[in-house]
Amino acid sequence: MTLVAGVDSSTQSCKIVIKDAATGALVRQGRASHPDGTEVDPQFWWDALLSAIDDAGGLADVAAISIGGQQHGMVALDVDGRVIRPALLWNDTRSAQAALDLIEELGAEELAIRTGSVPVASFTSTKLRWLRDAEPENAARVAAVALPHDWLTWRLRGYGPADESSLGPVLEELTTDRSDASGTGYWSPASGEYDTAILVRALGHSAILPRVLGPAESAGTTPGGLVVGVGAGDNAGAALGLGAMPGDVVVSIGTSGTVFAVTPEPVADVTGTVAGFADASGVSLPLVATLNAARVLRSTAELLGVDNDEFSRLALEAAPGADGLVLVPYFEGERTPNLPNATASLHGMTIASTSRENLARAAIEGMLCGLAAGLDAVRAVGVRETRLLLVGGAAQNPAIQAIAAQVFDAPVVVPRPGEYVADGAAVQAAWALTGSRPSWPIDIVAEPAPDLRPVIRAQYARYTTS
Ligand SMILES: Nc1ncnc2c1ncn2[C@@H]1O[C@H](COP(=O)(O)OP(=O)(O)O)[C@@H](O)[C@H]1O
Ligand SMILES: O=C(CO)[C@@H](O)[C@H](O)COP(=O)(O)O
Repeated sequence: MTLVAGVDSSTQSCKIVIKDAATGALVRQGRASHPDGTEVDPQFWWDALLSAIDDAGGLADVAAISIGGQQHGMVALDVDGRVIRPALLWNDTRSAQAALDLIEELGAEELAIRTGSVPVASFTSTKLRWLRDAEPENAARVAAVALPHDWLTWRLRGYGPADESSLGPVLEELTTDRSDASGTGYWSPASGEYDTAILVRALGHSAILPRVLGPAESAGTTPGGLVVGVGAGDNAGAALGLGAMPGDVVVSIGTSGTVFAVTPEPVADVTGTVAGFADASGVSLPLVATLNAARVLRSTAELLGVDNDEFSRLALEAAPGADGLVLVPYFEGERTPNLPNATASLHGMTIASTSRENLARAAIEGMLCGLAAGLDAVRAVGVRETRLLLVGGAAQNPAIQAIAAQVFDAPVVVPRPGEYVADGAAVQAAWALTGSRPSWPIDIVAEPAPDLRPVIRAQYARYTTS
């Protein structure tokens, strides 16, 4: 049996799946945690990757590996291949003003045309502008800029600072793929080229950028000879792992909440609501992301002093609409709508509505209403769905499945709980190894009956602008 490995280096953890390249059957898996926070020293990701590989029983019998990862994170490298400062992650909002500055200087429409997206604080370009403004000495030292999956792929291939790696700091050997390049804010999904004028405007000078490889390409090999796939941004990885087809809209509830689809044509939404990303198969991935998803549920469950199962049970005890209790869940600011400095708020509190059951339900309803607005936005750029695939760590929660069927006006299906980003990376590993894209089956384990309750979105809309 030929084995391939796929990695998801996500916000909260690193996960690895080892699969049979012929059938996609899961053979073994491993994981390791990442530290909390919105800036992280990339060394933690490397250490977590090594621990996850160890946890999965090692790679001695594996022929190829590929790495999916959280998008956008700014890994700034100096000329010696050293990380200059902790990476700013996609959910770090300190570059909100830098995003506004870039939009004012270049124009929202111009940026949408040139890069497929109007940047918000998540995008790498805005983080580089923040670095130039807030830490000019660090900005001046930047010789190369990579994303989390680019940097891990480079390290895996044996590159890095001279004293930590076998092949040394060869910055020209950095690679990326179309999906992650499209989240930088200085790459065009339409032309397939970097827009170095935007990079220079953001950072203040040019820098080496990872070579953008096509979906079937290999980034090279590890020093031990494993084929290394091109890798992907995590959402594009999940689309590949799910084998998403036209008609499928994926709703992912992890640290981020995302709504996305694979489409044949690139998208350029000048309103900035939909990011016009590239996918990992050679076409496009229009996507809406929110900052407040699974962690909203965790915070609320902790406040209630319950675990995920009890939280789910409580939420299902309450009636749709939670007797008027509405949680607007902007705990970490928000990206869509673009409110980086917002905080969460609870509305509609009365003696009757203020119960543990209603609070649990209001947290789920509020989080899902943000994603329902995301579905409206991807429809507005032409996406047509026949079903919604609910994935991510929180998708296995029974209350979320049931309430999703009450919030979304489209059929919801739940694939078997799994690591779909890592699965997509394993698809890439097999693709790079064999030269053809494998087609592995996925199982649907739940199809909650459509049960639309318009009251949920109607009362949420009273307290929000979108
Ligand atoms: N049954 C559940 N109910 C609610 N949330 C859950 C459940 N299981 C896992 N989660 C949450 O899912 C998140 C992890 O999901 P994942 O998709 O792996 O996130 P990420 O890719 O952002 O690291 C955690 O915040 C965890 O608390
Ligand atoms: O910023 C985005 C997409 O644009 C996020 O989807 C990140 O890619 C993080 O993903 P998770 O770690 O939450 O899955």
